[in-house]
Amino acid sequence: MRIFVAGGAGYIGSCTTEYLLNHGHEVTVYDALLNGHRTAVDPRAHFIQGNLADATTLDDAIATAKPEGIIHFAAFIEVGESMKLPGKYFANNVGNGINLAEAAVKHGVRKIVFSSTAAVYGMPKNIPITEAEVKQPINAYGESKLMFEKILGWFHALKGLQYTALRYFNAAGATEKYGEDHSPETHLIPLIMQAAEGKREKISVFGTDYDTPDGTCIRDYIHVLDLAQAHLLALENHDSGAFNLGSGQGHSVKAVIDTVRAVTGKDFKVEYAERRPGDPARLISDSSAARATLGWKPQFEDIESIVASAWKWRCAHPKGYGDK
Ligand SMILES: NC(=O)c1ccc[n+]([C@@H]2O[C@H](COP(=O)([O-])OP(=O)(O)OC[C@H]3O[C@@H](n4cnc5c(N)ncnc54)[C@H](O)[C@@H]3O)[C@@H](O)[C@H]2O)c1
Ligand SMILES: O=c1ccn([C@@H]2O[C@H](COP(=O)(O)OP(=O)(O)O[C@H]3O[C@H](CO)[C@H](O)[C@H](O)[C@H]3O)[C@@H](O)[C@H]2O)c(=O)[nH]1
Repeated sequence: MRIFVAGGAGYIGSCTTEYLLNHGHEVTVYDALLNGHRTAVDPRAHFIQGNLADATTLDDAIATAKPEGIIHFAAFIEVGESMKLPGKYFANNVGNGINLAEAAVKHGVRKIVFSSTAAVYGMPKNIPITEAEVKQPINAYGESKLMFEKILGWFHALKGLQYTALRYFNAAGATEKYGEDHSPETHLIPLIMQAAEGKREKISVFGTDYDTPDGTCIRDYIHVLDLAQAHLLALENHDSGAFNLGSGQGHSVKAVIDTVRAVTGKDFKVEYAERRPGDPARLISDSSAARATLGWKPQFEDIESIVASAWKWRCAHPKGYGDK
Protein backbone atom coordinates (compact mmCIF):
# COMPACT_ATOMS: atom_id res chain seq x y z
CA MET A 1 0.00 0.00 0.00
CA ARG A 2 0.98 3.63 -0.41
CA ILE A 3 0.44 5.15 3.03
CA PHE A 4 0.48 8.82 4.06
CA VAL A 5 1.51 9.31 7.68
CA ALA A 6 0.61 12.70 9.17
CA GLY A 7 2.66 13.30 12.31
CA GLY A 8 5.15 10.57 11.35
CA ALA A 9 8.13 12.38 12.91
CA GLY A 10 6.64 11.99 16.40
CA TYR A 11 6.99 9.15 18.86
CA ILE A 12 4.26 6.72 17.78
CA GLY A 13 4.35 7.90 14.14
CA SER A 14 8.09 7.22 13.75
CA CYS A 15 7.81 3.69 15.14
CA THR A 16 4.75 2.99 12.98
CA THR A 17 6.49 4.32 9.86
CA GLU A 18 9.39 1.93 10.44
CA TYR A 19 6.93 -0.93 10.98
CA LEU A 20 5.03 -0.16 7.74
CA LEU A 21 8.28 0.02 5.74
CA ASN A 22 9.45 -3.28 7.26
CA HIS A 23 6.19 -4.80 6.01
CA GLY A 24 6.79 -3.68 2.44
CA HIS A 25 4.64 -0.56 2.29
CA GLU A 26 5.51 2.77 0.71
CA VAL A 27 5.35 5.66 3.19
CA THR A 28 5.14 9.44 2.87
CA VAL A 29 5.56 11.26 6.18
CA TYR A 30 3.99 14.71 6.49
CA ASP A 31 5.02 16.55 9.65
CA ALA A 32 5.54 20.19 10.60
CA LEU A 33 8.27 19.23 13.11
CA LEU A 34 6.44 21.24 15.77
CA ASN A 35 7.22 18.48 18.24
CA GLY A 36 8.71 15.58 16.33
CA HIS A 37 12.24 15.12 15.01
CA ARG A 38 13.52 14.96 11.44
CA THR A 39 15.95 12.19 12.40
CA ALA A 40 13.06 10.13 13.78
CA VAL A 41 11.82 9.62 10.22
CA ASP A 42 13.05 6.36 8.73
CA PRO A 43 15.27 7.28 5.74
CA ARG A 44 13.31 4.83 3.55
CA ALA A 45 10.22 7.09 3.88
CA HIS A 46 9.56 10.13 1.73
CA PHE A 47 9.46 13.18 4.03
CA ILE A 48 7.51 16.39 3.49
CA GLN A 49 7.79 19.16 6.09
CA GLY A 50 4.34 20.70 6.18
CA ASN A 51 1.58 21.75 8.51
CA LEU A 52 -1.98 20.40 8.33
CA ALA A 53 -3.05 24.04 8.70
CA ASP A 54 -1.53 24.75 5.27
CA ALA A 55 -4.27 23.22 3.12
CA THR A 56 -2.47 23.92 -0.17
CA THR A 57 0.79 22.20 0.80
CA LEU A 58 -1.22 19.33 2.25
CA ASP A 59 -3.32 18.99 -0.89
CA ASP A 60 -0.21 18.95 -3.10
CA ALA A 61 1.44 16.38 -0.84
CA ILE A 62 -1.54 14.03 -1.04
CA ALA A 63 -1.93 14.58 -4.80
CA THR A 64 1.73 13.55 -5.24
CA ALA A 65 1.75 10.66 -2.77
CA LYS A 66 -1.54 9.17 -4.10
CA PRO A 67 -2.05 7.18 -0.91
CA GLU A 68 -4.54 4.35 -0.51
CA GLY A 69 -4.56 5.00 3.23
CA ILE A 70 -3.80 7.80 5.67
CA ILE A 71 -2.69 7.45 9.30
CA HIS A 72 -3.32 10.61 11.28
CA PHE A 73 -1.03 11.06 14.32
CA ALA A 74 -0.58 14.84 14.00
CA ALA A 75 -1.90 16.54 17.10
CA PHE A 76 -1.00 18.31 20.32
CA ILE A 77 -0.88 15.77 23.13
CA GLU A 78 -0.45 17.40 26.53
CA VAL A 79 -3.51 17.10 28.73
CA GLY A 80 -2.36 19.81 31.19
CA GLU A 81 -1.62 22.32 28.45
CA SER A 82 -5.01 21.63 26.85
CA MET A 83 -6.69 22.94 30.01
CA LYS A 84 -4.73 26.19 29.81
CA LEU A 85 -4.87 26.66 26.02
CA PRO A 86 -8.05 24.90 24.84
CA GLY A 87 -8.16 26.96 21.62
CA LYS A 88 -4.72 25.66 20.60
CA TYR A 89 -5.96 22.07 20.99
CA PHE A 90 -9.30 22.48 19.21
CA ALA A 91 -7.68 24.44 16.36
CA ASN A 92 -5.03 21.80 15.70
CA ASN A 93 -6.64 18.52 16.75
CA VAL A 94 -10.03 19.35 15.24
CA GLY A 95 -9.72 22.26 12.78
CA ASN A 96 -6.48 21.21 11.07
CA GLY A 97 -7.60 17.57 11.06
CA ILE A 98 -10.57 18.60 8.91
CA ASN A 99 -8.13 19.73 6.18
CA LEU A 100 -6.77 16.18 6.15
CA ALA A 101 -10.25 14.61 5.90
CA GLU A 102 -11.19 17.03 3.07
CA ALA A 103 -7.99 16.23 1.15
CA ALA A 104 -8.59 12.49 1.66
CA VAL A 105 -12.05 12.77 0.11
CA LYS A 106 -10.87 15.02 -2.72
CA HIS A 107 -8.10 12.59 -3.73
CA GLY A 108 -10.17 9.41 -3.35
CA VAL A 109 -8.24 7.98 -0.40
CA ARG A 110 -10.09 4.89 0.80
CA LYS A 111 -9.38 4.99 4.52
CA ILE A 112 -8.07 7.12 7.38
CA VAL A 113 -6.83 5.66 10.66
CA PHE A 114 -6.96 8.16 13.49
CA SER A 115 -5.03 8.32 16.81
CA SER A 116 -7.67 8.66 19.48
CA THR A 117 -7.22 8.11 23.19
CA ALA A 118 -8.58 6.56 26.36
CA ALA A 119 -9.08 10.18 27.45
CA VAL A 120 -12.38 10.16 25.49
CA TYR A 121 -13.89 8.16 28.39
CA GLY A 122 -13.12 10.72 31.10
CA MET A 123 -13.80 9.05 34.47
CA PRO A 124 -15.17 5.67 33.34
CA LYS A 125 -17.57 3.78 35.59
CA ASN A 126 -16.82 0.30 34.30
CA ILE A 127 -13.36 -1.32 34.35
CA PRO A 128 -12.11 -2.80 32.08
CA ILE A 129 -13.37 -0.21 29.62
CA THR A 130 -15.16 -1.35 26.48
CA GLU A 131 -15.97 0.88 23.50
CA ALA A 132 -19.58 1.04 24.75
CA GLU A 133 -18.55 2.98 27.88
CA VAL A 134 -19.99 6.48 28.22
CA LYS A 135 -17.70 9.01 26.60
CA GLN A 136 -17.45 12.10 28.75
CA PRO A 137 -13.98 13.66 28.47
CA ILE A 138 -12.81 15.71 31.43
CA ASN A 139 -10.15 17.66 29.58
CA ALA A 140 -9.99 19.66 26.34
CA TYR A 141 -7.48 17.21 24.83
CA GLY A 142 -9.86 14.24 25.22
CA GLU A 143 -12.78 16.35 23.95
CA SER A 144 -10.80 17.37 20.86
CA LYS A 145 -10.17 13.70 20.05
CA LEU A 146 -13.81 12.73 20.59
CA MET A 147 -14.94 15.63 18.39
CA PHE A 148 -12.65 14.48 15.59
CA GLU A 149 -13.91 10.88 15.89
CA LYS A 150 -17.43 12.25 15.38
CA ILE A 151 -16.32 14.36 12.42
CA LEU A 152 -14.86 11.25 10.80
CA GLY A 153 -18.19 9.52 11.40
CA TRP A 154 -19.88 12.27 9.36
CA PHE A 155 -17.28 12.09 6.57
CA HIS A 156 -17.95 8.35 6.45
CA ALA A 157 -21.72 8.76 6.33
CA LEU A 158 -21.77 11.65 3.86
CA LYS A 159 -18.64 11.15 1.74
CA GLY A 160 -17.93 7.41 2.05
CA LEU A 161 -14.49 7.90 3.66
CA GLN A 162 -13.74 4.78 5.71
CA TYR A 163 -12.21 5.40 9.13
CA THR A 164 -10.90 3.62 12.19
CA ALA A 165 -10.36 5.54 15.42
CA LEU A 166 -7.84 3.75 17.62
CA ARG A 167 -8.19 4.70 21.28
CA TYR A 168 -4.76 4.07 22.72
CA PHE A 169 -4.25 3.67 26.42
CA ASN A 170 -0.70 4.57 27.60
CA ALA A 171 1.80 4.18 24.76
CA ALA A 172 5.25 3.09 25.94
CA GLY A 173 8.40 1.28 24.82
CA ALA A 174 10.61 1.68 21.78
CA THR A 175 12.03 -0.12 18.75
CA GLU A 176 15.81 -0.50 18.29
CA LYS A 177 15.98 2.76 16.32
CA TYR A 178 13.03 4.90 17.39
CA GLY A 179 11.73 5.91 20.80
CA GLU A 180 10.09 8.56 22.96
CA ASP A 181 11.77 11.98 23.11
CA HIS A 182 9.18 14.61 24.00
CA SER A 183 10.03 18.11 25.12
CA PRO A 184 8.69 18.84 27.64
CA GLU A 185 8.27 15.24 28.76
CA THR A 186 5.11 14.58 30.76
CA HIS A 187 4.77 10.79 30.50
CA LEU A 188 5.51 8.60 33.49
CA ILE A 189 7.96 5.99 32.14
CA PRO A 190 10.40 8.40 30.40
CA LEU A 191 10.27 10.69 33.45
CA ILE A 192 11.20 7.83 35.79
CA MET A 193 14.03 6.92 33.42
CA GLN A 194 15.32 10.50 33.53
CA ALA A 195 15.51 10.08 37.32
CA ALA A 196 17.32 6.74 36.86
CA GLU A 197 19.80 8.46 34.52
CA GLY A 198 20.41 11.24 37.05
CA LYS A 199 18.97 13.80 34.62
CA ARG A 200 16.22 14.68 37.05
CA GLU A 201 16.57 14.95 40.80
CA LYS A 202 13.56 12.73 41.59
CA ILE A 203 10.31 11.31 40.34
CA SER A 204 7.11 12.67 41.89
CA VAL A 205 4.20 10.31 42.44
CA PHE A 206 1.03 12.28 41.82
CA GLY A 207 -1.36 11.12 44.55
CA THR A 208 -1.14 8.24 47.03
CA ASP A 209 -4.74 8.29 48.27
CA TYR A 210 -6.59 6.86 45.27
CA ASP A 211 -8.99 3.97 45.73
CA THR A 212 -6.47 1.43 44.43
CA PRO A 213 -4.52 -1.29 46.30
CA ASP A 214 -1.39 0.87 46.83
CA GLY A 215 -3.15 4.25 46.59
CA THR A 216 -1.51 5.29 43.30
CA CYS A 217 -3.15 5.53 39.86
CA ILE A 218 -3.42 2.47 37.68
CA ARG A 219 -2.79 2.64 33.92
CA ASP A 220 -2.65 0.21 31.02
CA TYR A 221 0.71 0.45 29.19
CA ILE A 222 0.81 -0.75 25.60
CA HIS A 223 3.95 -1.20 23.52
CA VAL A 224 4.36 1.18 20.59
CA LEU A 225 5.05 -1.73 18.20
CA ASP A 226 1.77 -3.34 19.18
CA LEU A 227 0.11 -0.02 18.35
CA ALA A 228 1.94 0.02 15.00
CA GLN A 229 0.60 -3.44 14.17
CA ALA A 230 -2.97 -2.30 14.90
CA HIS A 231 -2.64 0.64 12.47
CA LEU A 232 -1.70 -1.62 9.60
CA LEU A 233 -4.51 -4.06 10.42
CA ALA A 234 -6.96 -1.15 10.59
CA LEU A 235 -5.85 0.10 7.16
CA GLU A 236 -6.36 -3.38 5.72
CA ASN A 237 -9.85 -3.58 7.23
CA HIS A 238 -12.71 -1.99 5.27
CA ASP A 239 -15.13 -1.25 8.12
CA SER A 240 -15.48 2.00 10.06
CA GLY A 241 -15.59 2.48 13.81
CA ALA A 242 -13.51 2.77 16.98
CA PHE A 243 -11.36 0.32 18.94
CA ASN A 244 -9.59 0.40 22.28
CA LEU A 245 -5.91 -0.58 22.24
CA GLY A 246 -4.40 -1.64 25.54
CA SER A 247 -2.74 -4.65 27.11
CA GLY A 248 -5.66 -5.26 29.48
CA GLN A 249 -3.22 -5.18 32.44
CA GLY A 250 -3.24 -2.40 35.01
CA HIS A 251 -0.04 -1.18 36.69
CA SER A 252 0.10 1.34 39.50
CA VAL A 253 2.54 4.25 39.47
CA LYS A 254 4.45 2.61 42.33
CA ALA A 255 4.63 -0.69 40.43
CA VAL A 256 5.99 1.08 37.34
CA ILE A 257 8.65 2.77 39.46
CA ASP A 258 9.65 -0.62 40.92
CA THR A 259 9.81 -2.09 37.41
CA VAL A 260 12.10 0.70 36.20
CA ARG A 261 14.35 0.13 39.25
CA ALA A 262 14.52 -3.59 38.51
CA VAL A 263 15.12 -3.21 34.76
CA THR A 264 17.73 -0.46 35.02
CA GLY A 265 19.41 -1.58 38.25
CA LYS A 266 19.48 2.10 39.28
CA ASP A 267 18.10 3.71 42.39
CA PHE A 268 16.71 7.24 42.56
CA LYS A 269 14.67 9.51 44.76
CA VAL A 270 10.88 9.17 44.85
CA GLU A 271 8.70 11.97 46.21
CA TYR A 272 5.06 11.49 47.17
CA ALA A 273 3.18 14.52 45.90
CA GLU A 274 -0.35 15.86 45.54
CA ARG A 275 -2.79 14.44 43.00
CA ARG A 276 -2.52 15.87 39.49
CA PRO A 277 -5.91 17.39 38.63
CA GLY A 278 -7.97 15.38 36.17
CA ASP A 279 -6.34 11.97 36.69
CA PRO A 280 -8.81 9.05 36.84
CA ALA A 281 -7.82 6.43 39.46
CA ARG A 282 -7.88 3.53 37.03
CA LEU A 283 -7.81 3.12 33.25
CA ILE A 284 -7.68 -0.44 31.95
CA SER A 285 -8.68 -1.42 28.46
CA ASP A 286 -10.89 -4.19 27.21
CA SER A 287 -9.41 -4.57 23.74
CA SER A 288 -11.25 -7.74 22.77
CA ALA A 289 -13.03 -5.97 19.89
CA ALA A 290 -9.71 -5.08 18.20
CA ARG A 291 -8.51 -8.65 18.68
CA ALA A 292 -11.71 -10.17 17.29
CA THR A 293 -12.40 -7.74 14.43
CA LEU A 294 -8.95 -6.60 13.33
CA GLY A 295 -7.10 -9.80 14.28
CA TRP A 296 -4.82 -7.73 16.54
CA LYS A 297 -2.32 -9.81 18.56
CA PRO A 298 -0.15 -7.72 20.89
CA GLN A 299 3.34 -9.20 21.22
CA PHE A 300 4.51 -7.48 24.42
CA GLU A 301 2.60 -8.99 27.28
CA ASP A 302 4.42 -7.73 30.35
CA ILE A 303 5.44 -4.35 31.65
CA GLU A 304 9.05 -5.51 32.18
CA SER A 305 9.62 -6.09 28.46
CA ILE A 306 7.97 -2.75 27.58
CA VAL A 307 10.15 -0.88 30.08
CA ALA A 308 13.24 -2.84 28.98
CA SER A 309 12.75 -1.80 25.34
CA ALA A 310 12.43 1.87 26.35
CA TRP A 311 15.55 1.64 28.52
CA LYS A 312 17.56 -0.03 25.74
CA TRP A 313 16.65 2.81 23.36
CA ARG A 314 17.61 5.46 25.92
CA CYS A 315 20.96 3.79 26.61
CA ALA A 316 21.67 3.77 22.87
CA HIS A 317 20.43 7.39 22.48
CA PRO A 318 21.47 9.20 25.70
CA LYS A 319 20.62 12.58 24.16
CA GLY A 320 17.43 11.34 22.52
CA TYR A 321 17.32 12.69 18.97
CA GLY A 322 19.60 15.48 20.14
CA ASP A 323 17.94 18.27 18.15
CA LYS A 324 15.82 20.03 20.80
N1 LIG B 1 1.63 9.02 23.62
C1 LIG B 1 0.51 8.49 24.11
O1 LIG B 1 0.53 7.81 25.16
C2 LIG B 1 -0.79 8.66 23.38
C3 LIG B 1 -1.94 8.10 23.95
C4 LIG B 1 -3.15 8.24 23.26
C5 LIG B 1 -3.20 8.92 22.05
N2 LIG B 1 -2.08 9.47 21.52
C6 LIG B 1 -2.18 10.18 20.24
O2 LIG B 1 -1.26 9.60 19.33
C7 LIG B 1 -0.75 10.59 18.45
C8 LIG B 1 0.76 10.55 18.46
O3 LIG B 1 1.23 10.75 19.78
P1 LIG B 1 2.80 10.93 20.04
O4 LIG B 1 3.06 10.61 21.47
O5 LIG B 1 3.57 10.24 18.99
O6 LIG B 1 2.93 12.51 19.86
P2 LIG B 1 4.14 13.39 19.24
O7 LIG B 1 3.96 14.76 19.73
O8 LIG B 1 5.43 12.70 19.51
O9 LIG B 1 3.87 13.33 17.67
C9 LIG B 1 2.93 14.16 17.03
C10 LIG B 1 3.56 14.68 15.74
O10 LIG B 1 2.59 15.44 15.03
C11 LIG B 1 3.22 16.59 14.51
N3 LIG B 1 2.18 17.62 14.34
C12 LIG B 1 1.38 18.15 15.30
N4 LIG B 1 0.53 19.04 14.75
C13 LIG B 1 0.81 19.07 13.42
C14 LIG B 1 0.27 19.80 12.32
N5 LIG B 1 -0.71 20.69 12.47
N6 LIG B 1 0.78 19.58 11.09
C15 LIG B 1 1.78 18.68 10.91
N7 LIG B 1 2.34 17.97 11.92
C16 LIG B 1 1.85 18.18 13.16
C17 LIG B 1 4.28 16.97 15.53
O11 LIG B 1 5.31 17.76 14.96
C18 LIG B 1 4.77 15.59 15.99
O12 LIG B 1 5.87 15.14 15.22
C19 LIG B 1 -1.35 11.92 18.90
O13 LIG B 1 -2.44 12.23 18.06
C20 LIG B 1 -1.79 11.63 20.32
O14 LIG B 1 -2.88 12.45 20.68
C21 LIG B 1 -0.87 9.36 22.16
O1 LIG C 1 5.72 12.67 36.98
C1 LIG C 1 4.71 11.96 36.93
C2 LIG C 1 3.98 11.74 35.72
C3 LIG C 1 2.85 10.95 35.77
N1 LIG C 1 2.45 10.39 36.93
C4 LIG C 1 1.25 9.53 36.97
O2 LIG C 1 1.47 8.45 36.08
C5 LIG C 1 0.25 8.06 35.47
C6 LIG C 1 0.44 8.09 33.96
O3 LIG C 1 0.61 9.45 33.56
P1 LIG C 1 1.02 9.89 32.08
O4 LIG C 1 1.10 11.37 32.08
O5 LIG C 1 2.23 9.11 31.66
O6 LIG C 1 -0.18 9.38 31.19
P2 LIG C 1 -1.74 9.68 31.31
O7 LIG C 1 -2.39 8.41 31.77
O8 LIG C 1 -2.03 10.88 32.11
O9 LIG C 1 -2.12 10.09 29.83
C7 LIG C 1 -1.73 9.35 28.69
O10 LIG C 1 -2.75 8.50 28.30
C8 LIG C 1 -3.99 9.12 28.08
C9 LIG C 1 -4.93 8.03 27.73
O11 LIG C 1 -5.08 7.19 28.81
C10 LIG C 1 -3.88 10.20 27.02
O12 LIG C 1 -3.98 9.68 25.74
C11 LIG C 1 -2.65 11.06 27.12
O13 LIG C 1 -2.33 11.64 25.88
C12 LIG C 1 -1.45 10.31 27.54
O14 LIG C 1 -0.51 11.27 27.96
C13 LIG C 1 -0.81 9.05 35.95
O15 LIG C 1 -1.49 8.47 37.02
C14 LIG C 1 0.00 10.24 36.48
O16 LIG C 1 -0.60 10.92 37.53
C15 LIG C 1 3.15 10.59 38.13
O17 LIG C 1 2.78 10.08 39.17
N2 LIG C 1 4.26 11.38 38.08
